[in-house]
Amino acid sequence: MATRDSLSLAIASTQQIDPYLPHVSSSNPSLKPYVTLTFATSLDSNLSLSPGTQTTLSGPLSKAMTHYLRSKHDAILIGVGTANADNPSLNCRFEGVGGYGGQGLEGQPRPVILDPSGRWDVSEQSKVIQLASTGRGRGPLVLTYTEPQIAMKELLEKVSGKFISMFQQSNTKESTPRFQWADLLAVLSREGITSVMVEGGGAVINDLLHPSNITLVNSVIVTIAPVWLGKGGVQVCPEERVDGGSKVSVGRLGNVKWVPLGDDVVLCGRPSV
Ligand SMILES: NC(=O)C1=CN([C@@H]2O[C@H](COP(=O)(O)OP(=O)(O)OC[C@H]3O[C@@H](n4cnc5c(N)ncnc54)[C@H](OP(=O)(O)O)[C@@H]3O)[C@@H](O)[C@H]2O)C=CC1
Ligand SMILES: Nc1nc(O)c(N)c(N[C@@H]2O[C@H](COP(=O)(O)O)[C@@H](O)[C@H]2O)n1
Repeated sequence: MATRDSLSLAIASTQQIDPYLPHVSSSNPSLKPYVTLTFATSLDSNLSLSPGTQTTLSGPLSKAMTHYLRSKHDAILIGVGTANADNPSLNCRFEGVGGYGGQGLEGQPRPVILDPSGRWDVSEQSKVIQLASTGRGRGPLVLTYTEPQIAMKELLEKVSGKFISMFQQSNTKESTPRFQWADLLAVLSREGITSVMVEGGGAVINDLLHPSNITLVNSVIVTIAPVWLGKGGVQVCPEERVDGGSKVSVGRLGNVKWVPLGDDVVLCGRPSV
């Protein structure tokens, strides 16, 4: 059943996307979650006009497609840069899911925030907390290296979210500590998450596209909007890959399908290194 603020998409479009989505029958909690990398980009590979700002790239149909994807994944993952810049809802507003015409929280993904240093500026007013407290989304999981304040813990626990403390490698020399993707996916798996869509932002996507991580990605679904944002934006451009002393491409998509949706085109594929 549709509600006033729910989104919908023609079955002909969802059928084109379905082969790239996780399937319930293949879900096995002991395995690595199915990983879908998905975001909206400009023609010059920008996610937003500048760091710390939100830029609308998706048109109405591709936005509905993104919410269809959200309805098909157990979790939706972003970095703290996006959480602070966008104050995102991170729920699913596709018609028929819980809170938007459906029962309970069925079809609502669990938001996951990568926040190693405890930078997320979250409060009772944050959209993700508001939606979870009114039954239109799930409480977030925050992966961190820090010890959160009691008030923060209570804020999250009130909406069935929580902080998860990540084990920090003692021999790390990184000034900005990073979770290993295999480790964080194992943590999600232990939380019962069998599929995760990684939405962004730039740092998270570029890290996942790193030659050593790209093999963890099952499918890629990218909305391309017909606009150039110009220099100074948040760009998708992973680390270069060198093999035998020569530069080679980082990765390529196989099983490619292009799905036009309004003014945008949605590129679906599977990494084939
Ligand atoms: N068009 C689109 O589809 C989307 C656009 N965006 C846009 O992207 C921009 C935000 O991107 P960006 O600034 O790059 O921020 P991100 O959302 O990518 O968050 C980056 C931060 O997340 C943490 N992080 C990233 N990777 C890891 C890891 N492997 N382990 C642990 N922590 C990690 C780090 O936190 P720390 O620094 O504390 O160590 C890092 O600085 C915004 O403008 C937003 O609007 C975002 C999503 C989608
Ligand atoms: N698919 C897509 N298109 C755009 O144009 C975008 N700017 C984004 N951004 C991502 O969606 C999040 C916002 O989601 P809510 O509507 O608030 O739930 C934002 O945080 C980015 O992850 N995505």
